[in-house]
Amino acid sequence: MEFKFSVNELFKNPIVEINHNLIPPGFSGDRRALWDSVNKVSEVINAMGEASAKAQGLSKPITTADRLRNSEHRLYILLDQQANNGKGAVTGMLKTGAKGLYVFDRDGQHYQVSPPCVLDFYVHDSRQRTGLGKQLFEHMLQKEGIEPVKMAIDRPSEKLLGFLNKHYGLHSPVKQMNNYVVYDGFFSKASDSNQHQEVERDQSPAGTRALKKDSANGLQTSSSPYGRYGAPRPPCSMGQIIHNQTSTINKQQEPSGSKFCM
Ligand SMILES: CC(=O)SCCNC(=O)CCNC(=O)[C@H](O)C(C)(C)COP(=O)(O)OP(=O)(O)OC[C@H]1O[C@@H](n2cnc3c(N)ncnc32)[C@H](O)[C@@H]1OP(=O)(O)O
Repeated sequence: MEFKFSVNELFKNPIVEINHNLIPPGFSGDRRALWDSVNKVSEVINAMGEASAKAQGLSKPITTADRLRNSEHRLYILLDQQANNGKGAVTGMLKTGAKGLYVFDRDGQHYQVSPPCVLDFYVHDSRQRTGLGKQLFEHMLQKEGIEPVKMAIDRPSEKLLGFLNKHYGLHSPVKQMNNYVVYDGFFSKASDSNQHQEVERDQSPAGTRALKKDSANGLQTSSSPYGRYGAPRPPCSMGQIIHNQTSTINKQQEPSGSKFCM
C-alpha cells in the first residue's frame, strides 16, 4: 500500500512496532514534526486496518489509530523499502495484545487466562503467499518471546488457520465460544518459566478454588485440593457442547439434564 508521503522517512526499519503513543520508533524532531509523524502513522494504521477488515469481510475495522491509542496493543508494520520509487510501501500489519479470556480445553476444563493474542493480521492482497506473513509473524514471536501455540487467535480466517498449520504445524484448533481459537499445546504447563503474563484473580464466587499461574499464556487452572472437591471430575458437558463432541454427550447417562462445570 502506497502513501503520498515517504513511508521510508517515517519508518526507519523494514519492520516497526507502534504502540499507543503512535510515535514511530527512532523519531526525533520538534513538536510540529511529532504532530506530523503521528498523523502519518495514524493514516497508515487506518488504511491498513480498513484493508484488513475488507479482506476478512468485516463490516468495520478492528484496527484504527484511535483504538490503538486507547489500548496496550502492539502493532507491527511491515514495509517494502524498495517500492514506490524509493518512498516505500506498507505491505503488512500484525496486531497483538493480552486479553482476559475464559477458555475450555477439549475435556471441558475451563481456564481463566490472559494470553498474548493475535488480534489482527493482514498482508496486502497483492503480496499474499509470498512469505511476508511468515516474516512478520516470526519477528513478532521473537520480539514477544512467545511460541505460536501459546497464543490465542481472535476469530481466525481460513487463510490464517492455513498459515498456522503450514508454518507452525498447528492443527485441530480448539474453538471457543468467544470466537477465539487455541491449540492443544496452549494448555500444557511445561517450559514456561521464562514467560511473563499478567495473572488475574479467579472470579469464582465462593473463592474455594486454588489458582495457579502455570504457563506462558497466564494459564490458570481451577483446582480444589481437598475432600470431594479434590476428586477427578467427569468431562464437562458444556465443554463437549462447545467443542461439538455430541457423541460423547450422548454416551453419558445424565438423568437430570446438563451438567455445568462452572
Ligand atoms: C486474527 C486474525 O487476524 S484473522 C484474519 C487473518 N487475515 C486475513 O485473513 C486477511 C487476508 N489474508 C492475509 O492477509 C494473509 O494471507 C495472511 C496474513 C493470513 C498470511 O500472510 P501471507 O503473506 O499470505 O503468508 P505466507 O506467504 O507467509 O504463508 C502462506 C501460507 O498462508 C496460508 N494462506 C495464505 N493465503 C491463503 C489463501 N488465499 N488461501 C489459503 N491459504 C492461504 C497458506 O497456508 C499459505 O501457504 P501455501 O501458499 O503454501 O498454501
